[in-house]
This record gives sequence, C-alpha cells and structure tokens, in this order.
Amino acid sequence: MGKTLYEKIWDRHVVHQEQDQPAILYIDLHLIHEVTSPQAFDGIKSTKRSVRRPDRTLGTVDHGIPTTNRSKPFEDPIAKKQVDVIEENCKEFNIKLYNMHSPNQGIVHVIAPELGLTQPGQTIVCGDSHTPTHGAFGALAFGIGTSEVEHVLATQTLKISRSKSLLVKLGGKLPTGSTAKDVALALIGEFGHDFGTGHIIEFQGEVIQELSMEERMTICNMAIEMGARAGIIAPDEVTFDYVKGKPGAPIGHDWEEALSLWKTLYSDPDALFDKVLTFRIDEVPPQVTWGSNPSLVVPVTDSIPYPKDLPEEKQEMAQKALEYMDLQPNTAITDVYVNTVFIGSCTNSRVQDLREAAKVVQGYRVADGIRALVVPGSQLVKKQAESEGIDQIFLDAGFEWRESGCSMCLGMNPDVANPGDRIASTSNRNFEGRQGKGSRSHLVSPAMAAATAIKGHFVDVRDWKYNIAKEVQNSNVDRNDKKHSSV
Ligand SMILES: CC(C)[C@H](C(=O)O)[C@@H](O)C(=O)O
Ligand code: SF4
Repeated sequence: MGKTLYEKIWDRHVVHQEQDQPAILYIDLHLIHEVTSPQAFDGIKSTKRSVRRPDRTLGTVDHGIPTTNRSKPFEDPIAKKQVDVIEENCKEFNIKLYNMHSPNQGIVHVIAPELGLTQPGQTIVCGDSHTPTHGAFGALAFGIGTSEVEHVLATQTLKISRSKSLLVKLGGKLPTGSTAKDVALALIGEFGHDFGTGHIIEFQGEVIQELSMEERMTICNMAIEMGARAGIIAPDEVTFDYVKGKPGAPIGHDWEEALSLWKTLYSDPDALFDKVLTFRIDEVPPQVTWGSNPSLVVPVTDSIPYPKDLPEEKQEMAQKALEYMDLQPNTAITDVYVNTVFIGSCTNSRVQDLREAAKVVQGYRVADGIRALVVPGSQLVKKQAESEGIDQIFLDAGFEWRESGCSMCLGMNPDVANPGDRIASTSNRNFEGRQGKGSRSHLVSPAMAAATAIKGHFVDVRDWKYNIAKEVQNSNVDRNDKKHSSV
C-alpha cells in the first residue's frame, strides 16, 4: 500500500522505535527565538551538556523587540533580558543568531523560508506554535515545548508519537478578491477550531498548485488554529523555484540530488488517511472574524450571528465572545468600525501580502482617528518592499512603517493595543486580550485590512475598485477642502 507524504518524511527520520513507544525522530532544522529558548539553555548548562548540532540550529529575535528605532534602549526590561540571554547562549554554543541589527533578522517563520533553510522533506521544530508554516514546503514542521527544545538542543532528536493523518481536499478555484487567508478562516469557520486535533493535515487540491509559496505558508501557518499538530503541502515546481538560488539552498550536484528526492514527496494515490474532509472554495468570500477564536467568523457580506443560530457546540462561546467583543447580533459586518489596523505577523507579513495591501491603499488616506501599522515580517521583506516603493505608498496614506518582528500580533513589545481598541488584524489569533489587555481583534486578509484602514469600518474589498474607492476619493476631496479652507 502507498504512503502519505507525512509517512514518507516520518519514516526517513525515525532513528529508533520500540513497539508502542514514542519514536526518536531526527530533526533537520531547529529554530529558536528569545522567548522559549532561555530555560532550555539553562537545562543544557546545568547538566553540563552541549548543543549537538549548532550548524542545524538557527536563532533570531522577534517577539519582544521594538519595531521603532532600535538604537534606543528597550522599554521593557524582560524583553531586553530575553534578547541579551539568547545572544549569550548563541555565542556560548556557537549558534548563528540573527540579532536585532542583522539584515536577516525577522519573524522566525518568515526568515527560514526566505533564506532557503526550510526545504522539502525536512523535519523542522521550534519552540513556537506557528512552526507548521514551514509545512508549505512539504516539510514536517511543528511547535515543541521548552523541555523538548532542550532535548533537541542536546541530541538533535525528538521523542514523539505519531499523529493521525487528515486529508483536506480543497475543491474549485479561489474567487477574485479572496485570498489564502480567507480560505484558512473559512475552513476553521466550517469545521471548528479543533477539527485537526491529534492530526497532521495535508492540504491538497487543484487550487494549491496555483498558490504561491507565500499563500501556502499562510494556510499552513493556520493549521495550528485548526487544532492540528502540523499542516503540510506536497512540494512542486512552485516550491522548487522558490527554494532555488536562496542562500541556504543546495547547489550543483547537491541540488540535483535534493531535487530527485523532493520529487518523490507526495502522498501516493492509494495512501490511506485516517480522515478525509472536502471543502469547496469557489464561493469563499473575504472573511472577518467577530469572536475570540478564529472559528467565530463570517463572510464580510454577512451579519454577526445570533448564538442560537449557530451549531450547539459554538453557542456558549459565541455568547461570551459577543460580550467581550461588545457586538450585537444582526449587525452587518460592514457596520463594524475599528480604530486600529495591524498588517503583519507570520501569517501575512511577506512581500506578496504587503504588495496586495499597498495596491488597495495607493492614492488614499487612512480614515480619521485610525492608528494603522505595517510591520514587515523580516528585514529582507522590508528591504524588498522599500525597493518597490511600497513603504512610501503606506507612509503617504498615513500608515506607520516599522522594523520587522511579531509586534502587535501578540503585543510582547511596545506595540500594544489599548483597552477597548478594535483591531482589523492580519494575524492568526483573536484570543481575548492577545493584542493588548481589553482589546478586540478581528482577523482578516491584508487587502481587507488595508481597505478597512481607509474606510474606518469593514468593507468588501471585492467592491473596492468599483464603488468604495470612488466614495473614498470623494470624501478625501471633502477632507482636503476642509483642510484648505481652515488654513
Ligand atoms: C511566544 C510563543 C511561545 C507563542 C507561540 O508558541 O505561538 C507566540 O509565538 C504566539 O503566537 O502566541
Ligand atoms: S508573528 Fe505572532 S503568531 Fe507568529 S510567531 Fe510571532 S507572535 Fe507567534
């Protein structure tokens, strides 16, 4: 019988397995950041061990670092300490670290792919729940806890039990104006925020071949919000083209050898999955979450539902979410006003995301009273965007253009939302208070976030070109007239 992609990667990496016991899995790439690595290094040091493969370990700082002027002292002593500690640890154990001032610094899940370190067929771990992002390359990638970080540092292996496999077949084509983010949100809306629990999800479907690596990363990034251990997509020509020529990619004969292996990385047609779900995406409109987990989501064309109209298992959390979010059922999503817009995070902060948002923003102004932030996922993304003039489009529109990092995705640095703030955010989690105590998060695609910043409330970005843009232009003219007449 054939094997699934997950089984193929798993089998190539098992170092040791006893019956009914977890396997010992070899890890190809271990990514570390400043929040979850300090205790792991303490454990290594206190037992006088060393790091087994510093050359297969890479560090960056992303969560707590400022996204404004980095030559100024840190505002938060804890963040400062974490950054200092990872610097010391990486120095002591000879691990490459992209620190705050490095041209390669960025969110851990953005930098490894863009540097060509994330490759098909690898096992990749990080003490971070959004590690499934790397599954977009046909790698088996998942988040691990701090004690596991220590184990991987010491042995370059992980003790782990096999997960079940879940095939999600995406049928149809992505409609114009909808994005990979909308597909991920719609999937979670349809099947719930835990439908992948205990599973590795493989995403398949014709549409996948048409998706860029950036879009595939957005979908796999949100596998954890589906409850899954990891998400994975079989590599294809799009993947190989993306990796080719990147600094970490194999070259010459090694490239040819790698490629012949990578081309075998797909689920065989007769492979058996533990579960199979199908989902048609032809009619997935842009999505907006209204609650405090990503499954509480509706198309932008809809209204906020009455809890009693939802499936029974969602009713109680929906009621609680309405209270926290300060929203009334039956309110049209397009009548919900925000005061903050955040374009960033490992879900949606790559160049393609910023290009899509900039296309919407170009020539317009952020609505009055809105704080709008663009935080590129990495310094390389930032540099590329600047070379295309994208920074200027955002700045001209009244957005803030920042240095790279996690930023307001979870507010561990000074980019924190205030109590009561309502945020249109391109990140992946809308949990209570995540972006700042008492703040209210709505998850959307980059284009939707951009349009919301201009209008001040949610809008259907598909109408942007035809109707809304004209309205905005007129109101900008009014605003400018007012400005001139008051001078
Ligand atoms: C800080 C880190 C441990 C955390 C995670 O694991 O996901 C963060 O990245 C997040 O997105 O909440
Ligand atoms: S950007 Fe957000 S989700 Fe991604 S690693 Fe940072 S905090 Fe976690």
